[in-house]
Amino acid sequence: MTNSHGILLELNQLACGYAGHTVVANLDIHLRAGDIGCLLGPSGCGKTTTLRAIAGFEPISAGNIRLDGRQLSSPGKRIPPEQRQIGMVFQDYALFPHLTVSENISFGIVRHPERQRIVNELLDLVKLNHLGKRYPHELSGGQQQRVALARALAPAPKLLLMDEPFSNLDGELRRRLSAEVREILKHRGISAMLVTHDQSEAFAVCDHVGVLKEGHLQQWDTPYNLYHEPATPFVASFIGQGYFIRGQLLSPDTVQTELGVIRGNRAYQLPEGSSVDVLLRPDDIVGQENSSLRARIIGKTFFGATTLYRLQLPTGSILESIFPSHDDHAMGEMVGIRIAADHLVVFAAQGSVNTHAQLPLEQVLDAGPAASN
Ligand SMILES: Nc1ncnc2c1ncn2[C@@H]1O[C@H](COP(=O)(O)OP(=O)(O)OP(=O)(O)O)[C@@H](O)[C@H]1O
Repeated sequence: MTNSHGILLELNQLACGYAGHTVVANLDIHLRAGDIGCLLGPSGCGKTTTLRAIAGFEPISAGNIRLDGRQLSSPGKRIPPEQRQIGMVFQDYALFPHLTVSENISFGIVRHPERQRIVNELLDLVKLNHLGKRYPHELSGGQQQRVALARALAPAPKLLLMDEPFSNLDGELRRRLSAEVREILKHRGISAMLVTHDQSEAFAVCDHVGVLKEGHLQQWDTPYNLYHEPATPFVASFIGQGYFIRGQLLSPDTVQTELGVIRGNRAYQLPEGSSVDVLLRPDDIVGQENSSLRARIIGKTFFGATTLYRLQLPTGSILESIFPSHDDHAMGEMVGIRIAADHLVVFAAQGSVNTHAQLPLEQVLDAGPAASN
């Protein structure tokens, strides 16, 4: 059962912290049943604290937490973790070393009459059927994390929480296991909330992502919207790559910049004529041989199928652009470019009013009153 909007987990105006020190405040997040959500943000922004509050390990000081319509936490009141119907997967797997894989998985359902069937099904689900009799130290890191996932799913929780579940694994394995975990959860319709500081992992695994900065939610949205329609300069910076250039708003959806007039698909409520910072992602700038807009190549990173070029405009402004890798250019070469940005992202100008000065995202952050750690 969920509420009329299909919401399973609700964090309403949540605040929590330690010994009188508030870590997270005014947090509103609603996760739909069957969705995988994520808390994403730099180290220390309060992701784990929030997850632990949902699990019932930490008290809350304001607001409430509800699961499936049932209130789990409010100030001064907390349903114990084991009565929340919430499963948890940790970064360090936390398997019992003296129990076999099968025994680890069945740990939370020892009295269940169909224990063996459930264990076999889960072994199958996480593709470890042949390893049920092994001990954790006889498994690879990826296999151990699969066991931890199966163990968390055994009691059929309403919600699965995962705290940096892939961060002990190396690149390719990490990418494969995270994709596989998404498939498993989606296949079974399991709702989950993941904590990570890795944006590509959040995007690969989750339906909705909440970006936190210093305990405050900046945006709760789909990966697509976070990338193309970031709500704050912090989100624009934390998600993906890009540079800001200075511009002037001509009308709600049109900006004059040194690259020409850019018209987007979104209206801004800033006064006409205001000075704005325009976000340009590498995929917003494309190569065009006969373009009168020319830029010098000052950096080049080869990715195989594509090459990321760092470009300098005649004014000194810097941009980045992704070219197909067969469209190969040398450092120092002048190339023709054009803007291909449907998603116009602008913010009221911050920091230096140096006309056309390029504002690398890091500088925009540093210029802000509450720069992240
Ligand atoms: N048990 C604790 N007692 C006191 N302060 C704590 C405790 N645990 C965390 N904190 C503090 O709360 C803040 C948020 O920590 P939290 O672990 O939630 O951040 P995080 O976003 O998960 O970071 P990371 O990605 O590094 O794990 C930090 O300033 C941290 O020092």
